[in-house]
Amino acid sequence: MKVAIMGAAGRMGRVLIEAVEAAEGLTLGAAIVEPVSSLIGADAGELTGIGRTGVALAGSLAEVKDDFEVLIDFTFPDLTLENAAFCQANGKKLVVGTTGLSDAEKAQLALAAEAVPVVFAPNMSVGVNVVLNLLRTAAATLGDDYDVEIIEAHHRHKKDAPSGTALRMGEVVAEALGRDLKTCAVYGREGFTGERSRHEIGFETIRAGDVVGDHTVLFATEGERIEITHKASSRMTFAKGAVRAAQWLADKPAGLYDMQDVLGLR
Ligand SMILES: NC(=O)C1=CN([C@@H]2O[C@H](COP(=O)(O)OP(=O)(O)OC[C@H]3O[C@@H](n4cnc5c(N)ncnc54)[C@H](OP(=O)(O)O)[C@@H]3O)[C@@H](O)[C@H]2O)C=CC1
Ligand SMILES: O=C(O)C1=N[C@H](C(=O)O)C[C@H](O)C1
Repeated sequence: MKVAIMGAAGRMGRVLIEAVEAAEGLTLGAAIVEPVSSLIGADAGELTGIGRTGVALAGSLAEVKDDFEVLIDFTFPDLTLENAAFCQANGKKLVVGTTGLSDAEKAQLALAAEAVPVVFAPNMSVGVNVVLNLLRTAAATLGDDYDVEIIEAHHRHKKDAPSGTALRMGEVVAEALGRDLKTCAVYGREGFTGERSRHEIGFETIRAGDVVGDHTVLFATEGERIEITHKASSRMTFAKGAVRAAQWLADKPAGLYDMQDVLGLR
């Protein structure tokens, strides 16, 4: 299958090019950068330091329309939705790693997935997806007696907070406890907040340096604490997951899937 990488010059875009080039059954068909980028025309492989691929960086999806079957998009919400509409109109499969989408934006993506198969997940690493299952089990077993706090740390360039992964962890825990994250989430604390309520799920965000992505879910009660932590030390872990999702999509019908589907963890 021929793959296009959107946002090819980005932190994830560069690693995705490398991962696709190394993947079995996938070929890099196109790589797209900003329409105003001075990189347009340069070789995608040379951008990432893996040597020539023969794929020149393009300035739009329209100009590479016939060069790919699946698009991998790790960019930002507005652009991802534009690209989803393009995929819907042109019968292209889609892997979306972009985070920070509002509920309305997620609904728009789901609409595109009625026409083409889409994998959408805030974290494509195998490790985080295994952790989601551990969290489900932990929360269901520990129940309401344990306070839940979710702490995440990322690099200084990250634009959305809390991370998509932290929010997904919150949703999984809330669901296992029979709560609605929308009504029980508390984002950061400051001032005279009063005592913690039994039902809240707290989120703390750290942005610093070059942290690739750390997530900890803390379950605490009187007498003990459990911390379930995942630490990513290379973006290649996310890129490999995205490549696996693209391979998995090869024979899938239209629909909205996530990494739990791809990894058979559901
Ligand atoms: N699901 C997962 O496993 C993971 C998800 N992510 C998510 O992926 C997203 C991207 O992260 P990251 O790679 O760090 O971000 P970057 O900002 O490094 O990458 C985005 C890239 O898109 C480029 N871009 C902007 N406009 C266009 C356009 N019109 N056409 C093509 N490219 C364009 C940007 O260019 P410029 O810089 O010039 O604006 C930039 O190079 C985030 O939402 C992040 O949370 C990240 C890691 C893992
Ligand atoms: O922006 C990042 O870098 C990451 N974003 C994702 C998120 O928001 O959860 C996944 C990963 O932690 C890296």
